[in-house]
Amino acid sequence: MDVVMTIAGSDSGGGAGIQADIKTFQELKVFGTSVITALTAQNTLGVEAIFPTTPDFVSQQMTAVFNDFDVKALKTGMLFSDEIIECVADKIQEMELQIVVDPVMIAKGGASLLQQEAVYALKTKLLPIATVLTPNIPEAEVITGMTMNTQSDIQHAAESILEKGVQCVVMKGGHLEDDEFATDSVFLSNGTSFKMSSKRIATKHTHGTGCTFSAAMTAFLGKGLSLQEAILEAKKFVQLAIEHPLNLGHGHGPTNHFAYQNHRNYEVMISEA
Ligand SMILES: Nc1ncnc2c1ncn2[C@@H]1O[C@H](COP(=O)(O)OP(=O)(O)O)[C@@H](O)[C@H]1O
Ligand SMILES: Cc1ncc(COP(=O)(O)O)c(N)n1
Repeated sequence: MDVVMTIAGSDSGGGAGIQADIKTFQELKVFGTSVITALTAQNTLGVEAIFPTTPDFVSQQMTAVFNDFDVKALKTGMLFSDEIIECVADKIQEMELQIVVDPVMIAKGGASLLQQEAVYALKTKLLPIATVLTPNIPEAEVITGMTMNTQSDIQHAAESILEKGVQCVVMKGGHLEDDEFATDSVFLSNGTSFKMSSKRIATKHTHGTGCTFSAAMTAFLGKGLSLQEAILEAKKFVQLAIEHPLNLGHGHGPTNHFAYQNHRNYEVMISEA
């Protein structure tokens, strides 16, 4: 059984963060381990409170898992502070691991999940060791300091991120104004690039889409899929999870992690970036 790890925040509402990651790992039949950076009191309506753990305790959780398991791939989600980012980066930089960095900054309801001063540590410590970075457009704008309106803006921002040492950038298009498709643009450091599109679902149930997408990518990398296969299969996983909603909660409800096993067939469209 392949072992993977998530380093992220807990979502008491169960739709995002550690909970979304572990549910995704379970559905994809990898063994999930977890390192919790912060607890959130959260539901589908928003984040009510944040209780961060300490960098030392994050480090202790990582040591406990790494001393006992052969972790193949890991993802990071909500990292909250520069001290936590530095401690995570120090610990994993020498390891042979596939690292998916989801640069979580702001929850859908507007709460900040990353302190502003932590962006520098994210860029200088974590990006250089990341296999894949999965920013949404607002996150990519914060990381690059660029404004992104057109596909050419997306390409320039991706190039500037690749220069920081990441092997692959997946620019998520969930926030783009396109009624027909949800299109993500993928850029690899070897010069390959492509767009992957799926039918945009008109729904308010998108809590945890980014977490679920990066967790699925981590699971597929842990199972040994190539980077491109893992990215495409993760897109399929999140599409099915959005397309078959559970209709839970009174706000932005969670996605459906069971959908991939129940409705496996979804053809992601690929085109030139
Ligand atoms: N309404 C939607 N219909 C289909 N796919 C979507 C929709 N919203 C987001 N996605 C997809 O979900 C994944 C997560 O993207 P996004 O929601 O932008 O991330 P985040 O949660 O970090 O803001 C991406 O693959 C994106 O294209
Ligand atoms: C603990 C935690 N981590 C991440 C998110 C972001 O969720 P989303 O994937 O919807 O951007 C969240 N709301 N809570």
